[in-house]
Amino acid sequence: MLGILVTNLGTPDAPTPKALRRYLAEFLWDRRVVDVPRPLWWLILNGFILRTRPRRSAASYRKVWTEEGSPLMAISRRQTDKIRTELSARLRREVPVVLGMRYGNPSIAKALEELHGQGVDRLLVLPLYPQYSGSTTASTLDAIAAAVRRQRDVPGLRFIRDYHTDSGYLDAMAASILEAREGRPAAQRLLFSFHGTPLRFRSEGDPYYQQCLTTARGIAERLALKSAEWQVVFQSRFGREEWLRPYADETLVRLPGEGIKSVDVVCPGFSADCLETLEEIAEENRHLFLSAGGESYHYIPALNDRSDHIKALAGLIERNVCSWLD
Ligand SMILES: C=CC1=C(C)c2cc3[nH]c(cc4nc(cc5[nH]c(cc1n2)c(C)c5CCC(=O)O)C(CCC(=O)O)=C4C)c(C)c3C=C
Ligand SMILES: [Fe+2]
Ligand SMILES: [Fe+2]
Repeated sequence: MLGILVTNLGTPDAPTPKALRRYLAEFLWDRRVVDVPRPLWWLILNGFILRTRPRRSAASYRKVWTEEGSPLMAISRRQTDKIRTELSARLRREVPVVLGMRYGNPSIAKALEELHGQGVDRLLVLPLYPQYSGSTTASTLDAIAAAVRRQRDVPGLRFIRDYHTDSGYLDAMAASILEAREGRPAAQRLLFSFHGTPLRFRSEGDPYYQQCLTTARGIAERLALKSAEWQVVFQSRFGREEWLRPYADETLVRLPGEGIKSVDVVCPGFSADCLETLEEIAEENRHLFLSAGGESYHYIPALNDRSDHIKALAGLIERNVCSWLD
């Protein structure tokens, strides 16, 4: 039987220092995310980072936490349910579609157990990262490999590596931007803000940077934007190393001085709103821009569970499993 594993990064169980410590310890111990040699990184992580960051991050999470819990979790659950409904209607059969998170709960191992229990022997994995990065997509594959390591009977496996040029995804992005701009003049500049990675990952062969640029160009073309009307920036730096440039925060502080007083910011790399969009982009960076002389700042939400997004994802799955159907 066919089954679908939908994955995303994962989020803490609660906006508390204790829950953050557990989440960050798992996340930041992943070599795909931080590749500092182990004995040294163990000392830095346990001696410094996990002593200070959990408290600070918990305070940030508290600002965006909802009655349904972490935004990333609530939205991921809605996406999974809607993908199941859409896909089952398209394929005219009940298709198990289960959510697994790379870090925290529900884990990928638990999701795979659930799918196995439902008799799934052909498994398609859809990580909800439109752009491939070793630190996210490949790390998801590592977790799947680790989970099936002790199974005698491993399912047939397909893995959607990225969908950064998928027309359903790009069309939905363009439509969401047009809708957000309805009834008001478009900002002078549209910023496409992607999560950053260390610059070194790029020189080591990670195609993430190029995929971000390609996605942004695809959306800008659909909106018929001129080159001065849009730009790509990278957010959410961590640590002292140089990350992909230009940095979102520095750019937003500089733009008012260059005469750009109104911006729209959209984050096409985040399939669901989360801490990094709702707190960092919609709040912190808004404040930076307005304090530097900016006059108008609009954050355009992620695609979340919009129906065109769900249809695009279901279409992507359908095309990847068609040879598995009888
Ligand atoms: C330490 C290095 C990090 C790399 C490399 C990195 C890459 C990366 N991350 C995402 C998506 C998300 N990251 C999120 C939170 C987050 N990211 C890092 C660090 C790195 N990310 C940290 C420490 C955190 C936790 C929050 C904090 O303490 O600052 C999230 C949000 C999770 C949520 O619960 O809402 C997402 C989503 C991508 C796409 C990516 C590489 C391309
Ligand atoms: Fe991150
Ligand atoms: Fe952040």
